Amino acid sequence: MIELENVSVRFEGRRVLQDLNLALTEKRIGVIGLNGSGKSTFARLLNGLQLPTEGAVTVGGMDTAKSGKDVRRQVGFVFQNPENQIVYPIVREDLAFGLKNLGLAKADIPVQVERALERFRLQHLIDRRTHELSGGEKQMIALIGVAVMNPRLIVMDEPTTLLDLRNKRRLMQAVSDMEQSVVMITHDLDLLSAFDRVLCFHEGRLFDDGAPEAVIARYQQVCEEC
Ligand SMILES: Nc1ncnc2c1ncn2[C@@H]1O[C@H](COP(=O)(O)OP(=O)(O)OP(=O)(O)O)[C@@H](O)[C@H]1O
Repeated sequence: MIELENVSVRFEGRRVLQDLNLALTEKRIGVIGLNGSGKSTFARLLNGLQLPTEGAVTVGGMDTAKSGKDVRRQVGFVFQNPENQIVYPIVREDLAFGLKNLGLAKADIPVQVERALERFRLQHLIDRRTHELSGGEKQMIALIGVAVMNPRLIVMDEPTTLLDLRNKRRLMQAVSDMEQSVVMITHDLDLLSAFDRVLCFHEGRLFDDGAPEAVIARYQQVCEEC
């Protein structure tokens, strides 16, 4: 479980998230809101990439401000830009990198890498050079690089922006098959219809919170009026 208690975040004195009190227990949580409303900042709070200026964020009982390293083992983060995440020149090396860091037995690593690619039906990319991949392929490899580490929660910051319809479907199928919990920020509202809960941010505040259909309908109505 993730808990936010009286959380605010300020950048250079400007408050970009304000008075958040939340307990997140659902397996599929969507996060929506206008540009600049605070979604990415909120997502970064969940694995300690961003620390609260006020209040506390706890993950499985661990305070992100005190146990950042342990929190990051439990909470994987898929960045909006895959270039921030892909480090190695060949796909199989890149996917193996995190597993080596986790201390997995050497013989198990190629098996886990192949299995992860198969789950997304992208086995054919295993020997490709990462810098030659298309934007969408990079986005998928960045996601698989996090999924292969098997964190308990995966936070995805707009994971479908570069994806064609086929990869979008693959990603959503993989998300729905995952045992892990997922928090997904997206402007692609259709993706969230089967989610358990949707949070909507507006100007740094939690503006709405509930079942996808209701939250998305209210968001669309507000957007039409503004
Ligand atoms: N490191 C930073 N330093 C200063 N201001 C920042 C920083 N990160 C974010 N902000 C500001 O905080 C506000 C919220 O940004 P955030 O990226 O969380 O919004 P968002 O809802 O994810 O937006 P988008 O949909 O455009 O990705 C914005 O006004 C942004 O300019």
